[in-house]
This record gives sequence, C-alpha cells and structure tokens, in this order.
Amino acid sequence: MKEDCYDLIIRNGQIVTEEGIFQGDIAVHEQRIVKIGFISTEKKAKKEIDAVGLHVFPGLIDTHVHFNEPGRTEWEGLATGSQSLAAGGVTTFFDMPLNSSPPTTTAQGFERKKQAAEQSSILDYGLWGGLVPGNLDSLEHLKKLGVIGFKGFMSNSGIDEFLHVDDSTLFKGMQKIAGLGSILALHAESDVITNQLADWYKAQGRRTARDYAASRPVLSEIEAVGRAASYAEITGCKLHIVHASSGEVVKRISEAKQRGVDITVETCPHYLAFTTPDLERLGGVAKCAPPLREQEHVESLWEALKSGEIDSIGSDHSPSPPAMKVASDNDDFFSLWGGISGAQTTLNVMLEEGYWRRNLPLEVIARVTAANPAKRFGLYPRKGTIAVGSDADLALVDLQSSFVLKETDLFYRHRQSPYIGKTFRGMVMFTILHGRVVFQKGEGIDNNFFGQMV
Ligand SMILES: NC(=O)N[C@H]1NC(=O)NC1=O
Ligand SMILES: [Zn+2]
Ligand SMILES: [Zn+2]
Repeated sequence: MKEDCYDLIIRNGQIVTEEGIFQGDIAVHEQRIVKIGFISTEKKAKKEIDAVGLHVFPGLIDTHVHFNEPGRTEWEGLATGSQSLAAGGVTTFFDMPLNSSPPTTTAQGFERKKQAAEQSSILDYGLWGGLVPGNLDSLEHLKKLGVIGFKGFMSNSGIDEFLHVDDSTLFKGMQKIAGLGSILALHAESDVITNQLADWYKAQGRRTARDYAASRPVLSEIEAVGRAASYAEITGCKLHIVHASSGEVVKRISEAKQRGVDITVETCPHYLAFTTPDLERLGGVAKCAPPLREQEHVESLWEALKSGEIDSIGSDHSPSPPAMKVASDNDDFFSLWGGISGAQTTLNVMLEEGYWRRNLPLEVIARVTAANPAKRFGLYPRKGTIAVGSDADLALVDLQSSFVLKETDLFYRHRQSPYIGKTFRGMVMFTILHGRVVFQKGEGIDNNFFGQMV
C-alpha cells in the first residue's frame, strides 16, 4: 500500500469504541482501517472528511430486522430497509427468517433471500435461518449455506408459514444447533399464557390496547426464558433471547449466565423509549410483542444496560402496510399487526434517551450496538469496533445537533414510526461502509453500492 494515497481520511473526530473515547484521525485503504491516531496533513487521500465536533462510532450492527423480501416486499423490502438503516448509522444487519415468503426455513428459501439481498441491500448483511416444526432436517444445510444463526418463536409469530416451536421441536432443535456449533435466537413468550389470556380478554369483549398489553404479561416472558434456558443448559446450545421487555426478564437471563448457560439477551429501542400509556396514545403504530411496558420496566432496562446485563440492541423493525395497523372497528387492538418500524432510529434513541437523559456512557452504546453483537456472532474484530484491520464501517454523529423526526426523514417503504414528532439530540451526519459514504445528512443515500453477506 502506498501510504500517501489513502482512500479516505477522517480527521479530528472523537473516536468511540467499546473501550473508550479518544480524539484522532482514521485512514482507510482498500475498505479497511489502516491507521488510527495522528495523520500528518501532508498525507493525502482520495477523500477527506473533517470530523471536528463529530463522534465516530463503529457502524451499528442491527441483529434483528424483518425486511419481508422476497414475497412481502410491499411491506418493506431489502432496498428501502437497508437505506433506512444506513440513514441511522447502521452498516450491517441480520435479516430474520420470517415475514418474507417463502420463509428462510429451507435451503431454497435461503437461496431466494440471499439472491434478493445481493440485488438490493446497500449494507452488509447476515441471514437468519428459521427453526420451525418439521424443518429439523434442513438445519444442517442452512448452516452450510451460511446462516448467521437460527431463529424460533415460542409463541404465535403472526405468520402462518412460520409456526412456533413446540417444546419437542425446541429441544431437538437445540440439540442439532449445538451440534452444528450455531446459535438459536428465541422470541421468548409463552404460547400457552399469551393465547389463553388473549382468548379470555376477547371473550369478555375487552379488546383495547391496554387489554392487549395485559394479555402478554412479563411473566409470560419469564416462563418462556426459564424453559429455554433449561433446555440450553441440558443441550449446550448457544441461546440469544431477543427483545426482552423488562429488567425482570434480563435478571432471569443473568441468573442462567451465572450458572454457565451460554445465553445472551437483546432489547429493542422501543422498550427503552415507550410505555403502555404511550401504546394507548399512539395506537397500532406502537403495537409489538412483547408489548410496551410500564415506566418501571423501562427504567429497569436502562439499569440493566448500565450494569452490562443487556448484551445488545436490535431494532426488531417489523413493518406492515399501514392499513394493517389501523383497527377496523376502532376497538379490536388484537387484530392489528404487531411490529414496530424502528430500523432508522436505534442510535437516536440510545443517544437521546440513554446518553443525554440517563447518562449512559457512549462506550456502552458502542458496546451494545456494535462490539457485543459482532463478538456474539463471530464477526469481531473485523466488524463492531474501530481498530487497524477492521472494516471501515463507521457512523459519524453530531451529538449537539437536535432535530424533530418528521415523516419525510424516513426511508421506509411506509413512512410510519412511533417516533415521528419526537425530538432527538444526536444526528447521524455520515454512514460509512467499507470506507465509502453510503449516507450523508443533506445528501441522502448512495444507492450505487451493494453490501456483502458476512
Ligand atoms: N412476525 C413478526 O415480525 N413479529 C415481531 N413483531 C413484534 O412486535 N414482535 C415480533 O416478534
Ligand atoms: Zn419476536
Ligand atoms: Zn422480530
């Protein structure tokens, strides 16, 4: 490499990694970071970015999105989905095996998803395989094809082609996945508890947002997490519990960790930003499963983030056409699509609600949005940090700049978000993937770049 001909130099930023913050320059050559520290102004590069006043984060890794392609591309799609992420400082995402059709539960389903991603994703991506009743024989093939891990639902997924795992499938699936050296991500809510309570509420004619939330109590998550952790302890399967909605749930996962279970936990920005009263106020746009909780649960999650008990943040971006988010008879909240559009705002929520309002250190944000997911899924230190030799995947943020999120800021296919109208401090100015600017505030998205499977 000719040292005086870097591809990119980012000068004078505050560099944030999982370990600390320091001022410095970053040089990029052939898509990788080749130097960090002071770089003489004599040194030239094809492009220079003046990062004075900006914080440079490792590009976020969003381990949890549903981009619905192929088959339900009209719900979102890999192009609009990845563009939205880019606008939010994300450089790598893992797409879930469901909400697309066919789901990624077979080798064929995987190939179709991969083709779609190759054609449309502007960011790097990993693809989840599904664990569903009847596909145990496909897991090995899926692993060979390169899935980042497997995902199963312990309760109804809302998608007919993606059935929840019965206990027997769950146990056998974990044995198989352990044997493959892979990892199982679980939507951990009890199917029995959520179904029985939903039936009971509906039978009483109680179908409001609050009734919906009450039909999916924290205990339903705790029960499912306990069962899954026991199975993991017996089978030795690596587990990743997605979208824990309360510190109470996280506590059970920490206990399992302490007795040696190989288990990690993620939460989502919406559980950190909204409450059940917000669900009542906002309606369908804020409906998700597990549901939004009361303030004490929100605060318990922030405490768990501070103590390091929450490993990572995933957006669980799960959009639908707007009509599916509006109650037809105004009262039947149960019938609406459950899923929040949040792919673009993860870093904004962590900065406004975490850093600014609750003193959450920036290093912790870098850890849970980048370093930890990279480590858990075998991508570190190539991704998830800012180090010599790492991919030059970066998010440059102006922490002081505040803005009110508008519908027109969103890159989603359907511009819906519970965050519209919210004021955020901390604006993503540049998102850089492999040393190339894919998003620049005011300029928009560069669609000429295609991501690679990790
Ligand atoms: N099918 C699907 O995307 N479900 C997701 N939506 C949600 O709110 N929770 C989920 O698991
Ligand atoms: Zn889920
Ligand atoms: Zn999900």
